[in-house]
Order: sequence, then structure tokens, then C-alpha cells
Amino acid sequence: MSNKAPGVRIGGLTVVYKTPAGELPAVRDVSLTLEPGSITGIVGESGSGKSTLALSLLNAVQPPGRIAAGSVEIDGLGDVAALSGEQLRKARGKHIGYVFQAAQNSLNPLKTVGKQLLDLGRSHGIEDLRGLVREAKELLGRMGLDGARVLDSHQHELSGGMRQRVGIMLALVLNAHLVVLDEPTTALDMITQANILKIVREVHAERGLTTLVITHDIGVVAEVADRLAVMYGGRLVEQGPTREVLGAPSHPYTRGLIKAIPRLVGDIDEAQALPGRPPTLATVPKQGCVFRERCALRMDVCDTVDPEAVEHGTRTVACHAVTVKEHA
Ligand SMILES: Nc1ncnc2c1ncn2[C@@H]1O[C@H](COP(=O)(O)OP(=O)(O)OP(=O)(O)O)[C@@H](O)[C@H]1O
Repeated sequence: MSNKAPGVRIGGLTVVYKTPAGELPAVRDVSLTLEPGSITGIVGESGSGKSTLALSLLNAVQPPGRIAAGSVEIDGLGDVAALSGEQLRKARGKHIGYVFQAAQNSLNPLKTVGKQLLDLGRSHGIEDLRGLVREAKELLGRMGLDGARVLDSHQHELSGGMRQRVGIMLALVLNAHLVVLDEPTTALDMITQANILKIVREVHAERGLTTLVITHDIGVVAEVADRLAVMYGGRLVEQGPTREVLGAPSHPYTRGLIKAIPRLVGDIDEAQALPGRPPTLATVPKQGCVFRERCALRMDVCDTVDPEAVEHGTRTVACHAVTVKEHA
């Protein structure tokens, strides 16, 4: 991979998990482009398939899951869905930096953070390990931590929020140009969360990265993401420039998500929770629109035909009601 921000093209991606009821899709026919140098936010409620999509970028979906269809083309790496073994190991870390959702608990409890950093560096053939440590301290310092102390600590000596920052440091320290952050700041209070995301944005700009941030909280990405992609029941229901999506959401689900966040609505009394619950793998409708059970705009066609993602200007929306309105 060259030394600049890669573009990523996810095409027709379907990822299934084996369940007692057979193989069921957690991500279904998702197409999404990450433009080089952009920050994309993926939002959606729990179970919508966000983490599964993120894992697919590293071809790291584990059994009982598998990529059943589609491709993930990353500039300089090719289709990662077709990579395996050593090629894949090298790509992770050095070309694709990542923090997985459980990062707070994924450190080795028996080794100090510094020892784990050196292991990471060695496993990727880094010769200048002193430089690596310097870089790690610098990143931790920027995130408000005492770098030397953190590197000397074991996992149990760090709070959840500190561990999350360690996770972000590990994702950035090898200088990968594609960075995937899955719920990177959930253990932090709101102010620290905002600060950390500001730093992520700064590092992103300084290094010229392509970044993907995954969260259930649309407010988290509102300030950092250039583009937003909204997932529901394994489908990508709306995507477009953040300002446009937040300012004038098209899909009824996006509207519901935004209405539910007091700090986006501006007034805590006006925030309204979206009624109903998101589907699970077993309850996602097999035909028709996945959102129809909770949708105020439901029409007959929604019960039988899954809406295609249709481009409306800079926006892509998968909703029959929106398509009908646009063409009226
Ligand atoms: N190993 C697995 N086996 C079976 N089903 C799974 C497995 N991992 C995830 N799933 C299911 O796939 C669906 C998508 O899960 P995923 O974790 O990708 O969603 P998510 O949007 O990231 O949610 P969360 O924020 O809660 O992690 C869910 O219904 C989940 O229960």
C-alpha cells in the first residue's frame, strides 16, 4: 500500500452467521465507498450489523460467520475478502489500524501495555522500536494520559476510558493509512469523548488517513465524520454527507435516530425515543423492507419488495416512500 490515504469500495457485501435456523445475514448486499482522506461514520442501533461490516474490512469475520458474497477492495491491497494467512496478518495493523468494540478488554492481562506495544512492533517487522515507543507516548500524551506510566501499566491498573485510549493509540501507532474504530469512546464521559474524537480528527488530517468510525450514537460522529452511513437490520438505509443527512434526513429511520438524541435536537424535552425495537438475526424480515415494522410511512409495497438504494443527488436512500416522493 502506498503512503497515502487509500480508497475503499465495498460492493454487494453479504455476511452470514450460522444459526440453528440456518445461515442468516447480519449484513446484506451493502455497497459503500470510503473516499481517500475521508472520515465516514457508520451508525445504527445494536445488532444492525455495524461491527460485522467493520470486521469484513479486515476479513476478520470469525466462524460461525462468513462473507457469503461481495467484495472489499482497498487501494494497494486489492480485494481483502480474497486475502488469507500471512498476507492478511500483514495487512492488519500495518495497513489497516483498528480498534474493535471490546478493545477495553482486549489487552493481555499478563503483560504491560509497553510490552504489548513492542510485541506488536516486532510482529510487524518494525526495526526502530525506540521510535515506536516515542510515538506511542506522544499519542497517549495527546489524549491526556501520562504515556510513560501507561506503558508501564497492566490492564487492571487502567480505567475503561484509559484502556480505550490505549486501543486508539495501538490503532494509530503503526502508521496505517486506513483506520477502523468500532465504538472507540463508549467508556468515556461526554467531554472526554469529544476531546478524543477531536484528536482522532487531527491525527487523521495530519497523516492523511481514510477513517471509519462505528457507533450506535449518531451524536458521536456528527462532529467528526464527513459522511454518514446508516444501518438497520443489516441493510444500509441511507448515506450521504454528514451535514446534509443530519440537516435533512431522508430515511424515516435516520429521522427517528436523530429525533432521539437530545443534543442534536437541542432540547431534552423534544427528544423522542424511536418506538419499537430493532430486529435480531432471527426476526429480520426475509422479504420487503427491514424497517417497515417501525415505520410511519409504511406502504403496501414495503411488505413485499425490499427497497433498492437509490441515488438522490449526493444522498443514497433505500426507501419506497422517499423514492415515490422524489418522483412525484
Ligand atoms: N458470532 C455470531 N453468531 C451469531 N450471530 C451473530 C454473531 N455475531 C453477531 N451476530 C448477530 O449478527 C447481528 C449483527 O451483529 P453486529 O455485532 O454486527 O451488530 P452491531 O450493529 O455492531 O451491534 P452492537 O453494537 O450491539 O455490536 C446481530 O443480530 C448479532 O446478534
